[in-house]
Amino acid sequence: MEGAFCATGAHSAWGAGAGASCAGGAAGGGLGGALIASLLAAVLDARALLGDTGAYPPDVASPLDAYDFVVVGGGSAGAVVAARLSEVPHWSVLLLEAGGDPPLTSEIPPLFHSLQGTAIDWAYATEPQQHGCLGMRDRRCAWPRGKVLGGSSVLNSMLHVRGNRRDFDAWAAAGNTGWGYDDVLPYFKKSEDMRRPVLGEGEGEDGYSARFHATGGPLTLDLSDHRPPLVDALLDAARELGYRVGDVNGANQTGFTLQHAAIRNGTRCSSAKAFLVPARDRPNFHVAKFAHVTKVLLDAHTKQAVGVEYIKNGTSRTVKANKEVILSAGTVNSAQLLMLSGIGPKDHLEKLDIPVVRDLPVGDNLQDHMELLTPTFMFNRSNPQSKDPVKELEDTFQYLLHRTGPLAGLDILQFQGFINTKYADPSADYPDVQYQHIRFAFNDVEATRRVSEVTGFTDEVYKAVFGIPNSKAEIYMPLAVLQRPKSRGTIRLRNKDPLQPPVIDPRYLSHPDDVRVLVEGVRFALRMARSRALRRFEVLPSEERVPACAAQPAGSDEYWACAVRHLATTIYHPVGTCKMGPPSDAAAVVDPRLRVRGVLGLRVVDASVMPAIVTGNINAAVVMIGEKGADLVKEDWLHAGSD
Ligand SMILES: Cc1cc2nc3c(=O)[nH]c(=O)nc-3n(C[C@H](O)[C@H](O)[C@H](O)COP(=O)(O)OP(=O)(O)OC[C@H]3O[C@@H](n4cnc5c(N)ncnc54)[C@H](O)[C@@H]3O)c2cc1C
Repeated sequence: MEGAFCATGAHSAWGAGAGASCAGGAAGGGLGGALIASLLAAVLDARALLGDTGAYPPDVASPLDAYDFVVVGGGSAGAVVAARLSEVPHWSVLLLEAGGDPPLTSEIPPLFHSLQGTAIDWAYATEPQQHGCLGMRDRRCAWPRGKVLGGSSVLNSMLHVRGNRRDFDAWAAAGNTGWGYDDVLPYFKKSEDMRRPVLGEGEGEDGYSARFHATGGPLTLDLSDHRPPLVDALLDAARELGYRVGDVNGANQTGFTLQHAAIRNGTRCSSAKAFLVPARDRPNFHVAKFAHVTKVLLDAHTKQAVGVEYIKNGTSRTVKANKEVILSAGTVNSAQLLMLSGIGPKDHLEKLDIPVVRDLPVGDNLQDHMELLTPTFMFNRSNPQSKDPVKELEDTFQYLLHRTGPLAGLDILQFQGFINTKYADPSADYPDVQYQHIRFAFNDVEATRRVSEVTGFTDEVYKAVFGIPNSKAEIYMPLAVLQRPKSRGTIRLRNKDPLQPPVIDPRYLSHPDDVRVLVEGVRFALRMARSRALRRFEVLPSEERVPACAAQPAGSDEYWACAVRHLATTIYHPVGTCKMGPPSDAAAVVDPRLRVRGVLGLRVVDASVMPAIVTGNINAAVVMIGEKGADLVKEDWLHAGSD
């Protein structure tokens, strides 16, 4: 799981352990946690030992008045776009980013969860939801987003999943020429530097082959360095249920795997590290940090983007773009910026007294993956293991000295996979549910509280989901993730103030089919827990029930549907608010070359352009959009002879 995952620091009877809990920051609770926290802080302060934190581009002291390209947002996609455009030596490129450099804590893979709610998180929340998020305080789901160089690739849990061939072929079939799987595969490969396993020409270990993967790209992918025994048992359970175990980013997707992650030498490989660090010394490339863009400047007559307005150090400034402005501010903020600039739904803009430049359905088509934090499984019940401070210290030393061990990987989260529920065609290799896993040491109140807190659970939900079962045993949760939601939401401006968070209404679970699929997700999780492979772990589903659902018969579809509406939350993959589409698509905001319709010199290149969400975590596809987006710009200005 991405958000609620916490490498638990459990030191189990099988030698499992992630060393440092994500709870509360660098380390877990108790004496061990405090020791580790101070040890980590001391060593991180010294910096030298961790070394590979990346030398990010400096903050430009005196930006020019004009650049050829102004890129807004240095996140998963924006970092790629800015770096690739600045490869052209006679182009000048400015990247404007609202945040600063990634903090050192973000380097250590299992600590990713501790970054939520800090200064590098925009910390958005949805509007109160009617059909979902019912077990959250105020019925709002939390929406963390990276406000930092590297964007959400600095906050995320690094899982590298590409999506399904059919996702991209469907984009192309809808008129998005050039976005079919065979078109985008070279861009996935262009970024990639797969460290393990070594790729051969034919199909190698677990199905990895050079047909689908590459080495030598800027984005390093690696396997987790350490594998808890529960993960091996889960792999066996998957095989026992008839699932393939192997690459899910290659020829097939259905099945389970030890997932590659954006990790380099045991540290996070964000888009900032992968793409901006190598570009830092280019004389034609400037980066302005803590620069909050408030508006795209448009010539009202020619409908041409001529620059942007931004606030830095409390002062409003402008910068001109000679060729293009490229918005890569993400699904929330690219939509917000377009609307602030007069590009959006006419009625909405008029209500806010914003002069309309183009009437486009900006902010519609909002889609997201939801993950379900249930059932809770107790395991190792006759001999539950608490966190072991001594083991945590050992793990910490191992990490600091060698960058290996539990702190260099993703613990149980590395095990994930895709299945077909009864609503998917099992012969089509187009799975509708993904699973990710989290676990907690016995009685790990600090970690469970932390996860519950950032998820936004009410206290009574916390007790049922985490508190009571974890007071009896170690716990793990297979988190079913809905892959192709039918619910659609919107993003709108709250008011004309660019510094106010927009109104985020994903209308989670407003389509009943989304609930049905997740109920089937529960059924499969229960089946897997009953497998022979897991028997030695004494796995048992917790009988604690979501209090608000207690009227429904235990184990019935009605009960699980109620649980879905209370416990499902975002897995942080919002897309679609600046939808890509051909001229015939009235719902499209950008064309297949990512140009904003009816406006000159303005593109959007980030997760918001996805016409439909992909199957699997989306960061890899967003990086691909960055790669392809940059090439589209190069084609238009270089190869078309206009430059
Ligand atoms: C907690 C979490 C866990 C996740 N886990 C995974 C995972 O394991 N695997 C995976 O594939 N995906 C994961 N994701 C999703 C993935 O990281 C995002 O979908 C992806 O990073 C989005 O990329 P983007 O370029 O569209 O936006 P972002 O990466 O969010 O970049 C947008 C950038 O624009 C900047 N910006 C915004 N507004 C302005 C403004 N007005 N002025 C200047 N700058 C601005 C932001 O600060 C940010 O740097 C996760 C996301 C989160 C939040």
